[in-house]
Amino acid sequence: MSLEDGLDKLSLNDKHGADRDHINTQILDKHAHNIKTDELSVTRGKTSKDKANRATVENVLDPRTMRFLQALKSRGIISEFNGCLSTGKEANVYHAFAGYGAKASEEDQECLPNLEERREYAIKIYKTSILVFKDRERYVDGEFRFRNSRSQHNPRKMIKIWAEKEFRNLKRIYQSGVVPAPEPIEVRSNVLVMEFLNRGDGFASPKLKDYPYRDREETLYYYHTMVAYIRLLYQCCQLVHADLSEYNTIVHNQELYVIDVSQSVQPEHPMSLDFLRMDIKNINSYFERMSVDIFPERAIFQFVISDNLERFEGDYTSAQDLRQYVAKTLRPKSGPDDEAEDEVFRSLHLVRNLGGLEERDFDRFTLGKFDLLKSLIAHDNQKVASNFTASEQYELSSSSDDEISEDEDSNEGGSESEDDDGESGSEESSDEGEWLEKSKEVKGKKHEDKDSKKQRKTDAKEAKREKRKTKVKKHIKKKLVKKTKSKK
Ligand SMILES: Nc1ncnc2c1ncn2[C@@H]1O[C@H](COP(=O)(O)OP(=O)(O)OP(=O)(O)O)[C@@H](O)[C@H]1O
Ligand SMILES: [Mg+2]
Repeated sequence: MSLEDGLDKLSLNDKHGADRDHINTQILDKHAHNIKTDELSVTRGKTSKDKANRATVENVLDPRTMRFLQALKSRGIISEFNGCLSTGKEANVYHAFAGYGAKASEEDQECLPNLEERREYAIKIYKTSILVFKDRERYVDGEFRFRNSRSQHNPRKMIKIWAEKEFRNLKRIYQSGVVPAPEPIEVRSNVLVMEFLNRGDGFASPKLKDYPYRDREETLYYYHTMVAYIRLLYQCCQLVHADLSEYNTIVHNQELYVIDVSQSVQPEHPMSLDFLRMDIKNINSYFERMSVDIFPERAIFQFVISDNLERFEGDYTSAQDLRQYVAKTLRPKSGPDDEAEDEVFRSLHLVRNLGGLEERDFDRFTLGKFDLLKSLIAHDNQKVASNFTASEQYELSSSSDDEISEDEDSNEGGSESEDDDGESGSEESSDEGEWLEKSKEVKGKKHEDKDSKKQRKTDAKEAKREKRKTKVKKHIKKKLVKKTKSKK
């Protein structure tokens, strides 16, 4: 079935002749030659030909999907379904005009305003081919929010989850109000309706990749904004984009909009930090090609994940304040030393806690090749810590201690007991212990008064209780280590 056949069937293009003709001439006629598979001219890029070849209309607009579109129309969500904006490997994006809403009477429907006055939507329709969704499992697996659905291996259901995931992520970003994103309107099976980011002349606003920067200053502005947004996504929206690039950001009304968030994950996802590092690398390499003085990847990473920013006096939810901070505080990469440091950073294995370890990681874990995020955070906290009192330092260390230190590995053999609720020294061989050592040096427990001692002990207990929540059970650890050894 071709798109035109589909549209005929849907009867989405058969009413309100006069005002619509204008836009249809603009959108449909102008691109009649490529309506089936090609993108509109604004989205036509180097790779579109390949994509177009792969993306057949049937891949997306199957009868079932057509029924969902029809349902959107009968509910008054959309009134017209137009040309294809983009054919990607996972989804096609179409243009549509908004309807009058479900409650609108027949009469209202008859006198819809001119097309120019109607809201425009982008409709993302996910492909249902099996090949595409295979790779998606790793983004859904490990997501607490999708814990009940990850075992579904039915492609239809998987795509539905994927579309819902994008809808929820988009909603979260949109509602946060701190990072611009198109407004999500509706999701139904593999069809997602969102606000269309319009350049003002019937065409989509450009992707960052196609945006014609006025000058160097503007390029730098978007780089700093992007870095600030990565932090805001992480800290305020609790999301790592996981496919952030110049292709998945749109410049609309001089603002940077984040799109394509189906694969975005929460910070608790076992791979979130790897995805974050990858996002930073992609963004850096794009802006480096745009001749921007980029910051070291490691510095951006720390900026994103740090709870506290050194000498930051602005509003933590303000992109503007963060952008200014980034511009003033982060030191651009200079010379081979910084590059070497980033090389090392890229090879680090980042884990939050042992709960996030996968079996393959145990090979490296047992071979002692493990690098931990802890070192990064500890490094950062030490800098921040100079501004804190000893007991605050301790709190700082225990609050950031949802990841486990290498020393914990040495506890593997056994002084530690799974149900030990006490605060015996044997458990304090981790960084937590280091912090305690420091706090001893500064304050000296001998002179500690009763109340603060009691508080310290309660804090320590609480910290350990928290830590145990994310801990891999000892018998599981042992089993995995044994398995790894027997493989050798
Ligand atoms: N809300 C929107 N407003 C305007 N254009 C949009 C919108 N959403 C998507 N697009 C256009 O459609 C393209 C593809 O969207 P998106 O990245 O979400 O899908 P995708 O399947 O990941 O595509 P790809 O595989 O090409 O990355 C975008 O690059 C953008 O040009
Ligand atoms: Mg995309």
